[in-house]
Amino acid sequence: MMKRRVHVAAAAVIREDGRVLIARRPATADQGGLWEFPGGKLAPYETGFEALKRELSEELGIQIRRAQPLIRVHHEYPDKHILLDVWQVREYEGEPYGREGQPVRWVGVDDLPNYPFPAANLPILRAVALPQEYLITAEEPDETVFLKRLERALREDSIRLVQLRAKTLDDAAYQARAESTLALCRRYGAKLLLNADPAWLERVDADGIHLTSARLMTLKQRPIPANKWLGASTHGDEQLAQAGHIDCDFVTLSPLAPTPSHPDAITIGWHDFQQMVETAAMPVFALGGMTRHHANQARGVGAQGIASIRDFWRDDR
Ligand SMILES: Nc1nc2c([nH]c(=O)n2[C@H]2C[C@H](O)[C@@H](COP(=O)(O)OP(=O)(O)OP(=O)(O)O)O2)c(=O)[nH]1
Ligand SMILES: [Mg+2]
Repeated sequence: MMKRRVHVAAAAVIREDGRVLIARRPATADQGGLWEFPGGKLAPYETGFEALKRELSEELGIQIRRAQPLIRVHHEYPDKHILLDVWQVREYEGEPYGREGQPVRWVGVDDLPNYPFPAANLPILRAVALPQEYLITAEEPDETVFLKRLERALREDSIRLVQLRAKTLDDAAYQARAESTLALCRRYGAKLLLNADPAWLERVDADGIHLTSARLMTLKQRPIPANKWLGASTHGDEQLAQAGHIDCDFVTLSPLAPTPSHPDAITIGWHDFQQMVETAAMPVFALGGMTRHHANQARGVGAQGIASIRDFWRDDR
């Protein structure tokens, strides 16, 4: 028999101090007693956004003014196939409360993993904790120039997620670069992932590892603990599926669009990109020809946001 398909709209309502609103499901409901992002099933002929507005009014007593797509998650429960269509809401009227008597709580993003959520929610927790922009560092032999450009991006572009990609440095130089980069990222509260063998985390206490697609394909399981971030580079369906198998927290998917350095390369294009993101089991950053100005377009096709070297790697104006 074909499984029931359920389409649900849900919201990560975010307060000015960055805390996120979660609610507890009634003990008697499906997934009862677990915490959730408020929302519910689409009524016939409703769009996701219409359902979101109605559900948040019914469940929390707030009126949404603006919402941005965050992530779409497909999940197989034993009895049904569920699509969670999750939106980020920062602009609303009213003060949310549990209108149906359900407990609600404002929780810091780093505290979210301490609450029990339904199994389908893992990618949502990752998406809520990640920013919309991912800076990949350029190859830069001069350490002073490197740190100056990185600091500009941290300060002026408010970058909070950085990948150290330095393939031309030998081990000793890479270690020194990783340590100075980590110190700078810490000052701005940015997370640093090393594009390197996972064993590097024993030498440099960075926030995680970013796997090249080649490294990704050699692994049988997640190589680092759950409290570290694991990203991976992907270029197609097979690599996206592998990233799901080894439980990556997020991926980049590239090349989406042509870049000045590779104007004639074969690119994925927005249409296929959207279809691939829809099947992904984790947040996906759009990479290749992206600038901050593409962030909304990228979100519109299901991406977490954009990743770039070029757009963030420049001097002060
Ligand atoms: N709202 C919400 N539902 C979730 C989350 N995670 C998750 O697996 N679900 C599942 C549980 C339910 O099977 C389904 C949502 O249904 P619901 O019970 O909220 O639906 P509803 O608000 O329309 O309520 P009802 O009229 O059916 O009582 O999605 C989540 O974070 N938020
Ligand atoms: Mg509900």
